This record gives sequence, structure tokens and C-alpha cells, in this order.
Amino acid sequence: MGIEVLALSLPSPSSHCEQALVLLLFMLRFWAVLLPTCSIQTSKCSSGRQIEAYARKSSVVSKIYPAWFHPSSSDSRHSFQRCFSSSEALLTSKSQPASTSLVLGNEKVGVLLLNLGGPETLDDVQPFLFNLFSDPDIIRLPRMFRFLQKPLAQFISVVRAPKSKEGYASIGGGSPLRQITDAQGEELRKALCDKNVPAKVYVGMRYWHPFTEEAIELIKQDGITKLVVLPLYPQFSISTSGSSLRLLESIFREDEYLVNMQHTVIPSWYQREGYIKAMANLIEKELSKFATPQKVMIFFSAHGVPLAYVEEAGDPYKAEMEECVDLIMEELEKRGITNPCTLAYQSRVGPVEWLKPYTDETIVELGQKGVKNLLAVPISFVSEHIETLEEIDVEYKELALKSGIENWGRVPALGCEPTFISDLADAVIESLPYVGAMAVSNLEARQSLVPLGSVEELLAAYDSKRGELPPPVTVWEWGWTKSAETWNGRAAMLAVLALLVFEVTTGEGFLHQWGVLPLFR
Ligand SMILES: C=CC1=C(C)c2cc3[nH]c(cc4nc(cc5[nH]c(cc1n2)c(C)c5CCC(=O)O)C(CCC(=O)O)=C4C)c(C)c3C=C
Ligand SMILES: [Fe+2]
Repeated sequence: MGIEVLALSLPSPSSHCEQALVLLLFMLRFWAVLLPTCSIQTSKCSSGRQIEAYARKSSVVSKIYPAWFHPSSSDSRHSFQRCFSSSEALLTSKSQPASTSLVLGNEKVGVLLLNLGGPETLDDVQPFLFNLFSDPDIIRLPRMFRFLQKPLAQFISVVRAPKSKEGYASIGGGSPLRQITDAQGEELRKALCDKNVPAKVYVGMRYWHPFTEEAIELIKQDGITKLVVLPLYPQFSISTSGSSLRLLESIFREDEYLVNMQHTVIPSWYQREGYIKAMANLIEKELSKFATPQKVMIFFSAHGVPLAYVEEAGDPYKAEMEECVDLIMEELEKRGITNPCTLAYQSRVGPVEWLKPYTDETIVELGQKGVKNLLAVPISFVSEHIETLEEIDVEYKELALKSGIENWGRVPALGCEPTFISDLADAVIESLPYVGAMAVSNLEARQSLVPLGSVEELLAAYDSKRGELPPPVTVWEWGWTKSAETWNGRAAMLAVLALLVFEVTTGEGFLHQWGVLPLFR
């Protein structure tokens, strides 16, 4: 840690002696990078353990992405980049755009945006849900039941589809996600071009078109030589960025071209100055629409994850979410906005416990406490989607008004907001030196198929044991449990129904014998 702080704050070296010192420190620091990634434990935890898991994760990732991962330390960022540049002759930064050519040379740069995907028509809803529930990072079954993953996904998707379809029908018959993500990709391409980094931008969705595999095919066709992988989730979760990166890892492993292509991953970027400022801008604008802006409760609503992801698998999602909210509130405070705020989690699926407090329960409580003005801020996703357009705008608004809240507002998702897109472009540019540097070191070390600092490292840091997560939907649990009762009840009802059908069609059985059903013969 001491080494890291030192390296980050070193000034530009001016003599050979200083350069050698910088190189030595860099090597020591790099050696330190390799060590902690092997030993993350993700067993059952108390809240103390949870913090420990996050702290370790934080150190691992910040060591992999030191220069641009902590925008709050922008001074040290530039010092480090100068130091890096002088020893490796690879540099790009906002203050020195000309040096981009050093990084790029004859390289073909690609940016792969990873996102969830959504059904484009109502007919797509069930197959989309099947893809989602087939993902072991969404429903992870105990090892001995893994063979049930697809049948279970089929069953749940068929059962859930009617309710989901209603939701998608109410927002125009499909998800806007593809359109918005494509637009973000195009704006990002233009922003990179404006910053002298010509790059192609690709969109790879996890559960619907264009699938990640389709994007990878295009990347290969275009002969991309340097790839920056950018999940469009500001905060990391095993269930979102983690799942997409795990898929990417498996694709990379099996492909000769990709194994040799240099790439790097931006795992999460919720703490970037540009993103925080863009969110604060949107909040400030919506606040000003209230009659009494200073009396508005700022209500951050994040997509939930099952509690076990955080407490048992070490998912940093909750910690990153809380830090993100703190950073946005700090930024607002700098602007003289000191409203109270709350963070709650929405969109739970199935009977297991999800991150609390739940958005619906919190809205009711706030109403009971006499809150009259509420500004909802969707925080875990950067596009409008079913959970902003339907769940927040319709369901939660209705609940809020019923619970005594008189004035309701909602901050739009970032979409193609220019400050945000420009910041994403900066994140890509700042990550470029790492594509080459890390890959070279990794090739030398012959460590793994993908460069250090990318998929495997990240997943190892977050979810080393690939532990068994309680599924977020009802599946079998032994014992006198809620799910056992549910499934027993359903099995019993099916058995009774089958007996009735048998008796009615054959005229034989104990109901006829007891005279409960009449004999037709
Ligand atoms: C950060 C964002 C998200 C997290 C975390 C997340 C976890 C998660 N989601 C489900 C189940 C469903 N999600 C669904 C849609 C959906 N989820 C996200 C984002 C996160 N999910 C988005 C952006 C969308 C909407 C896409 C769109 O079409 O607009 C759905 C389908 C919709 C529905 O039926 O409600 C399900 C189901 C789980 C189980 C989970 C964590 C384990
Ligand atoms: Fe979801």
C-alpha cells in the first residue's frame, strides 16, 4: 500500500537516477499487484467480513487500474501517468492528447460495451427470460442440481412471462435498451474521435440481441487489435458485469484470435468525477422543478440483488452503491444543495431475501413519516428501461401518492447526456496504456489466456469460490421451509387434479366408491 501511494504521488522524473528509482518502484508496485488476487475468501460472513471482502476487492482493482480508477485523486493520477510514460513510453492523458498516437500506433482500437439486453417485442419476452434464468450468475443451483438449470429456466420463464409481458406492453411493447445502448455507442465513438482516439464501438448484450457473441464476431471481422471492455453498469455486481465478464472469459478462452488480442476491462466507474457530476446535474435540474426544492427528499432507488450475493459471495455491489450515493451527495453539497436522502433497492424477484431496505416499503414509511416531496433517482443503470418506465414511473409513483406524498418527481436516466459520454470516453482513453502494458507483462508471465487486470483477475477477486448462491426464485429446499410448503402444495394440487380427471374420465376411484361423485355408467 505504501508503495502504491508513493508511486502515485511521484513527480515527473528528471534525471537517470530518478528514472531508475521510478522504474524500481513501479516494478515493486507491479509485483504487489500480483499477490493479493489469489487469496480472496468469500465464505459466510458477518458484516465485518463483508467490509473486509470489499476492502480487499477495492485494493485489488485499484492496483490493477491505479491511474484512472480514483478520480478523486486526480493529481496523483497525472503524476503516475507521467511516471509510467517515462519508463514505458506509453501514455495518454487529457493533458497530453498528442501522446495518444504513441499508444495507438497502427493499432485498431475497439470498445466493447456490455449490457443486459431486453426483449424488443412481446414475443421475445419468454425466450429473453429463459436466457436470463439460464445464467448461473442469476440462479446458481447446488452443484448436484446443475443439470436442472435449463428445465428450471424454461419453467420460470413460462410462469413469469405473462406478468413481464404486461409490463413491456405498458411501455410500448418492448424494451428500449437496444436503441439507447446503440445511441450511447455512437455518441461514445464520436466523443473518442473528438479526443483524437479513433475507435470502433461494439454493443454486446448478455440476454438478447445483439448478443456478446455477435459483437465478438464483428470485432474479429474488423481486425481489432486493442480492446477496451466497458460494462455499462456504473457499479459492479456478480449478477451483471460479473456475468457478462464471465461469459466473455469463456469466449476468449476458446478463440485463437481473441487469446492473442490485447484487452483491458473497466470493471466499474461509479466514482468517476464526470459520472458523479452528470448525476448531480440531473438531480439539481429536477429539484428545481419542485415548488420548494429544499424540502425534497432525494430518493435513490437501485436495482436489488439477493442478500446472499453480498453476504456470502462478496459482491461489492452494495458497498459501491453506498459510496456512489455519498459521492453524489458530496457533489451536491459543494453546490449548496443539502437535501436529505435515502437509498433503497427495487425489483426483487422470488421469495429469498434481497438487499434492504426495499423501495416499496421505504416509500410507505416515508409517507407515514410526513415526507411530502419525493424525487426518485434511478442509480444502478444508465438507460431508461422497464424498471424506470414502469416500476418507478407507474407503480412507485402510485404507491407514493397513496402513502401521503404530494409531489413526485423522477430524475431521467443518463442516456446520452454529454458530460457522461465524454467521461466514458476519458475512461476508455485513460485505460488504453494498460491494454499494452498489462498484456506484455502477462505474456511474459505466461499466466493465463487473458491479460492481467481483466476478466479472470476480476472474477477471482469478486467471487473466487464460485460458491452456491441461494436462487432468487423458488426452487426446492428440504425441510419445513416456505418453498417446500409452496412446492408441496402445488404437487398436492396437481395430484388431486390428476385423480379427479382420472375418476371423471374412467368412472373408477375412491370418490365414486364413497359416492362423492355419481356413477355415469
Ligand atoms: C444493476 C442492474 C441490475 C441488477 C443488479 C440486476 C439483477 C437481477 N435481475 C434479476 C431479474 C430480472 N431482471 C430483469 C430485467 C432487468 N434487469 C436489469 C438490471 C439489473 N438486474 C435491467 C436493466 C432490466 C430490464 C431490461 C429491459 O428490458 O428494459 C428481468 C426481466 C423483467 C421482469 O420480468 O421483471 C428479470 C426477471 C435478477 C434475478 C437479478 C439478480 C440476481
Ligand atoms: Fe434485473
